[in-house]
Amino acid sequence: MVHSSVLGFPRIGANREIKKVVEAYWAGKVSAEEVTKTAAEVRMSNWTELKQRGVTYLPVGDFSLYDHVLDHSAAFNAIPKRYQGQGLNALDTYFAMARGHQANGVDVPAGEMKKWFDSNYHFLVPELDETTDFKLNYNKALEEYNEVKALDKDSRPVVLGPITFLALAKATKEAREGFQPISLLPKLLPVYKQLLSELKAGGASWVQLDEPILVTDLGASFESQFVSAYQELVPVSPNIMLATYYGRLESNVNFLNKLPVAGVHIDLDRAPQQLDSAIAALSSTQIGLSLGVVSGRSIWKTDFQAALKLVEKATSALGPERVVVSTSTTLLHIPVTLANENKLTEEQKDWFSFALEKASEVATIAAAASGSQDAKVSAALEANRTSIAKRREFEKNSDDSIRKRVASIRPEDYERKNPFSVRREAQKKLNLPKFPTTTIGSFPQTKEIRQARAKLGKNELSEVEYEEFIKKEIESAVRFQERIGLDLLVHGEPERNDMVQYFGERLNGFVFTQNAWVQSYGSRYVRPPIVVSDVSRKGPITVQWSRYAQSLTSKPMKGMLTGPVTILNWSFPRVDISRELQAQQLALALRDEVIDLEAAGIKAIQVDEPAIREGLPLRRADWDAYLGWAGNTFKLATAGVKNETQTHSHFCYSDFDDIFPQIQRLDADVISIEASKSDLKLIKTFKRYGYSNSIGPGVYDVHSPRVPPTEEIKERLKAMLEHLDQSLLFVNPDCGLKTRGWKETEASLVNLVNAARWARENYA
Ligand code: MET
Ligand SMILES: [Zn+2]
Repeated sequence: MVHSSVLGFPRIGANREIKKVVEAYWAGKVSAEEVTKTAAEVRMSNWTELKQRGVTYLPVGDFSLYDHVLDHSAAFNAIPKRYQGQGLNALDTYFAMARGHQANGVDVPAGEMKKWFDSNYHFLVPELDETTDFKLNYNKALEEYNEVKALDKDSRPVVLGPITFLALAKATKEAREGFQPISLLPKLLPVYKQLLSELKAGGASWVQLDEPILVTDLGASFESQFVSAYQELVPVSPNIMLATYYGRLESNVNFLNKLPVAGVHIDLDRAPQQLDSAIAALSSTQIGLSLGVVSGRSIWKTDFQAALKLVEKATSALGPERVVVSTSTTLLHIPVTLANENKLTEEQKDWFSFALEKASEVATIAAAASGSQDAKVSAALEANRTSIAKRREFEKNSDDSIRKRVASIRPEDYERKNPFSVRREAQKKLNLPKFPTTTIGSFPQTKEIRQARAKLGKNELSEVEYEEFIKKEIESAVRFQERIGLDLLVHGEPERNDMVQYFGERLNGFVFTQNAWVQSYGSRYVRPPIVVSDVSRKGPITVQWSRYAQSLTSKPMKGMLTGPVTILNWSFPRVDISRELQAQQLALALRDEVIDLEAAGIKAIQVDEPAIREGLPLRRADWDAYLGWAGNTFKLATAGVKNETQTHSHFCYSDFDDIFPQIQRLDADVISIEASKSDLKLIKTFKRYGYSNSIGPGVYDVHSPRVPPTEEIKERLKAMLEHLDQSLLFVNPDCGLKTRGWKETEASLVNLVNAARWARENYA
């Protein structure tokens, strides 16, 4: 009998229950008990659904109110000192670590967030040093295991593995020079042992330890730690399923059989070819193999025949008892269910599978691989064959004019006509002062804005009325910026539901969902559009808003577009043609938009590419190919403008060490980057590489409602100016302000403008 499992499930609730209750708690509108109750309801409903669909091993312990890595830090008492002794209870300490806390005399910033592997999910980076006092504050895996017990006894607790946890951590500011988090492994293992033995005593027969670090180049450097850690854990633990996902194990597969674990999970969606090496590595052992044949990263229906081929290969080599059919990764990255979609056509719906549908897929594939004669199973196989055939037919459609345009891109289309030194002179026309202040594009997406959009959707507001409303918003954003004295203005993006969705909706080739939300970080969810066919522009996308905004002011207005790589990475791409080709199609559409903006009198145009870095392949060997096409598409989108048009780009991360030459190659006139939470290593990197274009390192964090005092911003500017050429520095926040309220936005930007004024006086 081949069993089935799901490695993890979306924790947001089918109707975004968690977002609603958590945000209400932050606003002081509901109690902590209410949060706990809703969370338990969401979990129970997920488990019930998974069980009904026939999944053998239900995941438990993977739920989170904000982020599972943060849960881990909190449970293991890896709580940085700044959050301790502040008089906050456990839940508020947890949220303070997540998003900062500024009330009743307490003022602590949030921890640093990073993108989780190559996804758009953000985790909170654990902060550790020699004084970290690991202990088990609570055992979430056990609590959830007990919670589901009445419904199901085979649930499989999910726990982030010790090596990945330490590999993702960073040293605190107080840590000794050269401190490596992995050095804490001996101190951490006893706590893992306690956690695992409690699970065992509680009756769990399996536990899933997630070690995705094994699919990265870093994984190999931890071989000895893996071996010693797992040798210590196994004797006290339930059977361990060591889960690797998001990519290829490569040579790491060779030490898996030295780990006395009971099972290993591999991702066969991203790396189907690794099945052979995994079978070879495990065949002489008793270790079981879990096959990630149902993608946890894409929303396309699984081709059962292709999946069954892989499963059968494994069952004939290892025997069915040692094989589990599973999702390739946790299902965190895809929406909860297709059942909530009423606007997709029947044809479209038939192409997709979301989390619950993927759960049915693993159960069906496992049943088919077990030789089930159940009529339901054969019907599901037959239906899948028909769906896949129909989709293959649809995929044959292509738009020849777009394909031809891509094929005829010339090398010179990627380059500006003159180097930055020449362009910079031409751009003096913008009349920006020294240390120009600007923002990254969006202003608060208020309740009024969201309501107006909802009304437009329900036809309670006409197109004309909505347009008037947006114009008023733009006007007040412009007046606000003039009033507080910003230099390079933005229109504020009130018309955008989302920086990717808005563009997708105005391009051919995408389809949209109504409720297909995916967690990006904490209570922020996104609804990625889906690329289904060739992409082209329907007509101008942003021109009318930028033109209107510019008409209101004599200060320069910055046009605002989302870049090709970001649109692609934050959508669900097609899997039948390359991502490169999809990005090229997007780039050509954006190139036309950039040129139209310029023609409409917009003198600065920002093309945001926050997703370039997270799209980096997990293996360095794949980087050049990716960075090559990704960089080219940005250049293709922006290089068509005149010297006097200032191009900007924006990246909300600070980790440029490895990709610097590629960022330089983009040749944007100005880049703005996230910098407020990283140390000055970032700025030094720019100096070391001799970055010569303008740069705006973010001076404050936008993920937290905290208002940065002017002094703090001045200190940052001072530190930056020790390393950067004065004439190149722009002053801006880390990222857009759409998730913030107006109150803190105004207070923060006033401080930012004051700090820039101070710099002008002091660095004359
Ligand atoms: C995630 S990057 C966001 C850039 C966008 N222009 C904004 O300000 O919202
Ligand atoms: Zn950003």
